[in-house]
Amino acid sequence: MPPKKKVKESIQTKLNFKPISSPAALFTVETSAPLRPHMSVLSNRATVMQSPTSSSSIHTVPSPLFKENAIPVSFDSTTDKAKIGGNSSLNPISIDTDVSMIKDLSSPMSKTCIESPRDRESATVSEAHTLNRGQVDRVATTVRTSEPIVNEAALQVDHSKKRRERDEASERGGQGSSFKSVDLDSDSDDDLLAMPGTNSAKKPKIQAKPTLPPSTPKPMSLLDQMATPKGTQPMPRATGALSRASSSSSLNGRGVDRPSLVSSNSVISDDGFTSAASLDGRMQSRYGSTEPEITPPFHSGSQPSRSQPAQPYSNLQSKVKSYSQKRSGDFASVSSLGLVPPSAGAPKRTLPTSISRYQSFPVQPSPYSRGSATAPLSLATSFSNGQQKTQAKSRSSSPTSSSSGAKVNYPANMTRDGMTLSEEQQHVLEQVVLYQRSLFFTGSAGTGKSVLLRELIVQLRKKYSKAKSDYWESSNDAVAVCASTGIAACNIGGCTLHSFAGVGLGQEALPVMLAKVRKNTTTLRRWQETKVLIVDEVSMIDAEFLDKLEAVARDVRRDTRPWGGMQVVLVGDFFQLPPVNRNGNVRFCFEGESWKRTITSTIQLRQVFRQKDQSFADMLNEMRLGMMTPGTIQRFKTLTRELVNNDGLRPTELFPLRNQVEEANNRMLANLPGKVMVFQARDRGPLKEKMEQNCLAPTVLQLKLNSQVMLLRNQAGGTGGLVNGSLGVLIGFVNRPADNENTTSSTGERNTVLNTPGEELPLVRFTLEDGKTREMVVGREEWKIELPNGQLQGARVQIPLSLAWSLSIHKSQGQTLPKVKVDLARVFEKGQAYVALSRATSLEGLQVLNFDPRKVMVHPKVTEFYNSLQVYDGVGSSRRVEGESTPDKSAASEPNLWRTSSASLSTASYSATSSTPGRSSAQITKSFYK
Ligand SMILES: Nc1ncnc2c1ncn2[C@@H]1O[C@H](COP(=O)(O)OP(=O)(O)OP(=O)(O)O)[C@@H](O)[C@H]1O
Repeated sequence: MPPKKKVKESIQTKLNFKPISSPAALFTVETSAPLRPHMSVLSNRATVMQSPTSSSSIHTVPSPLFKENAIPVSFDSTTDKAKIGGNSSLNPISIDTDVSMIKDLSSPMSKTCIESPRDRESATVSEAHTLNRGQVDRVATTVRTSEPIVNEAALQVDHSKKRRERDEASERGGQGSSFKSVDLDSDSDDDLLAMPGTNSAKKPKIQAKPTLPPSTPKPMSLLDQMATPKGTQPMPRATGALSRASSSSSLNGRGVDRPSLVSSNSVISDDGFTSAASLDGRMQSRYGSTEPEITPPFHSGSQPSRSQPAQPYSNLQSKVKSYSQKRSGDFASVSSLGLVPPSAGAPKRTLPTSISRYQSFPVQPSPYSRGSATAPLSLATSFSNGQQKTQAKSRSSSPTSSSSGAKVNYPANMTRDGMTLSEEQQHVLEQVVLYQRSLFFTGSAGTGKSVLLRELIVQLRKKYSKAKSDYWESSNDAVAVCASTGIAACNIGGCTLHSFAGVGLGQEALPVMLAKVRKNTTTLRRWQETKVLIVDEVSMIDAEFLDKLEAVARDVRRDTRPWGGMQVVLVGDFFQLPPVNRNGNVRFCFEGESWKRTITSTIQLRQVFRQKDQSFADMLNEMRLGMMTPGTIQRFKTLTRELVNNDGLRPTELFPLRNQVEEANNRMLANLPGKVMVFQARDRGPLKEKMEQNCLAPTVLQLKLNSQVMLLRNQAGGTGGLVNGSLGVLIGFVNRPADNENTTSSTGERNTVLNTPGEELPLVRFTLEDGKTREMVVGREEWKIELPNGQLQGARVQIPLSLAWSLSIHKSQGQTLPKVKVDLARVFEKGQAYVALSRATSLEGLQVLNFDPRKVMVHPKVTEFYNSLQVYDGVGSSRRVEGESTPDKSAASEPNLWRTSSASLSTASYSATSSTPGRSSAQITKSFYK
């Protein structure tokens, strides 16, 4: 900790907490220095972020992490006063410890420590830290209460006593000891609910799970990590017990104020995009699973000896020791912490009450680690100039022996698009497919959620399939692939969540909905046979609908477990587009009860693939969080210039409204000379009339020579770098036989029988990422919306091209575009500006008009939700960021941070790092493969 004196000098401010009588505003905070627009106040309990450029924009974000203690904070820039409190649901509380923080984000202050005297009336800046990564400098502050406001008896824990016991146990037994004697439930409560900044929080903790070695990475808040992607590192895989413990039901219902229920269903957005609810089964989810959870407390990650016998849990202590020894240098032994999933006969989806429960679990080999469960991935990985080179061994030809001697055929980590999944992507795959964990995986735009999801679908279908060869194309009763919207469902060949549920718009009361489901035997069977339910673009689903579906699941499956025992995998980014709601009262699905009961882990993908320029990725990250620095704002404002047109391609202009898109495209087409070729989509299925709304491919594709077009489908195997979003110019029409396989897909899977005999097909010269061009005859392909059993709802056969002069922002979600033009003056929705700008792959390919930070809107609830995710270290012990004077460099040098919320959401977040694939991969490798 820096000397106090120095700190005071650098801060030059003092925060005075004055208890006030009104229960609605518990404290006022006065600062001795005037608040300026760039000042930001963060706390793990209460977060206030004031937009750097808008003095009127004030966000009050009570953290759900400690809902019982959450202290909303708001600032009044006109009076330079901050008000703490305001949540009438909170009982009066007092502040007796810790800090507040304040920082001018525009100043280059790099590190400051704040420490507060334990004084109820005043808190003086004395200790805090600034995580100086990316371009965001912040000081974290904690306002702590002496009397936790707890609604549940389960939370009435004497934390200090437990900490004392734990510390004593630690001292007696050393690292990793006392696993048998520690009660995980209570301990996890303690760990996860411990007030940041309390004495114990500043000490190394002894965890119910493997104990943190002294050199354990310093945790930091999720918000910090999200805002500062540089330098963070992937961590060893270790969700397991602790995260599950944190998800304990005892953590539910902590007296959080909930907004009134709002039905957000049944809406079609302004651009005609079908919203989640408007889809008569139009909400679509991607995939889901049902099986009870079999969760290893940890997953191993390092390179183990293949001949090594299975590691019983009792060996954990030595593993922890080994881990701890290596921790300062590398993470070679992280994987050796091979805690193991419970056997199949273990209680399903129940929170372990004691760590000892796992002691007898046999070690299970991980198919994704290609080794024993105590082994990490056996990929031979090398790095050159920051680029990862992974030589995957042929899994099919040389199955690896597991530690138990069993032959394991490891599935390829190569996706059907020809990509190699990153470490964090593989981790999610493993958690879902192998350990059947119900989880939510998220990540900023371009972190590969869709790529991962597609692979998940393949692997889950393979797992539950009886005799299918093409697991992407095949359907599977056990795996329900759904999405919130038709267009998202169409992208993944699934159906809307509404369709899956068979509840129409889903606006009825639960009993009516239930009756509807029971009446239809097909629907009923679908509910009963689904093992995994996957829901893509979950950010667009509202809480009420998800809660009702969860209740339906329990009822029709006659199983009282969450979702009636189904495994549920939710995918999305809540910083992107929210549920469509006319009256503005959005209730995100993470606010619902079913979420809290179901989602035991949240994994945040952090490796950004779309943008290779780290500084651009950082700018977008700040934008995503609504915390842009003046430098970032200035940089965005400079992007008004016309893009360089050295390849004959204009940028794709993104509009919020559909009619703007049509108008722009038609105008450009009309300006071209020559004959128009018309390609009419061929639709079929009972919901074929919905395909227009739900399919990216246009109903009528009109093309002229020199039209600028965009490819709407990845080419199988990553053929020639042609992917969804590739831009090209139409250079001719070619007459090809209907059965020509070489039209679009290199595998010929989709296009062999789709082309009309004699039909002239467009010949397009695409510009690849490296600037080279590639010509291709683009044949028809098929998009389908179908139920898990393969029952077709709607299908469209069309040329996978669209005019690329303009695109709606809604339809652009999920796209990667090399050249983008956005006029922010037209943006109206939260997350819209971020979605639009994050389509671009580079700053060189991005033109932004009318950039205004006020258009970068982030819903405070979303910030609150993500802020609730807490750092979790790689060994399974959780430590708070707050209250610890984490040196800036520590996080960068400490890979492998796990985050979990200590609140009811019980989330664990996998933190990889950086947006540069090569760098991130290297860090991962250091951590896992040494
Ligand atoms: N493991 C990987 N290796 C290489 N490239 C990848 C990998 N995963 C994803 N990508 C690439 O990164 C880009 C973004 O991927 P993807 O669309 O899956 O991200 P996303 O998280 O779904 O983004 P969004 O939230 O914007 O929809 C794509 O061009 C994709 O091909």
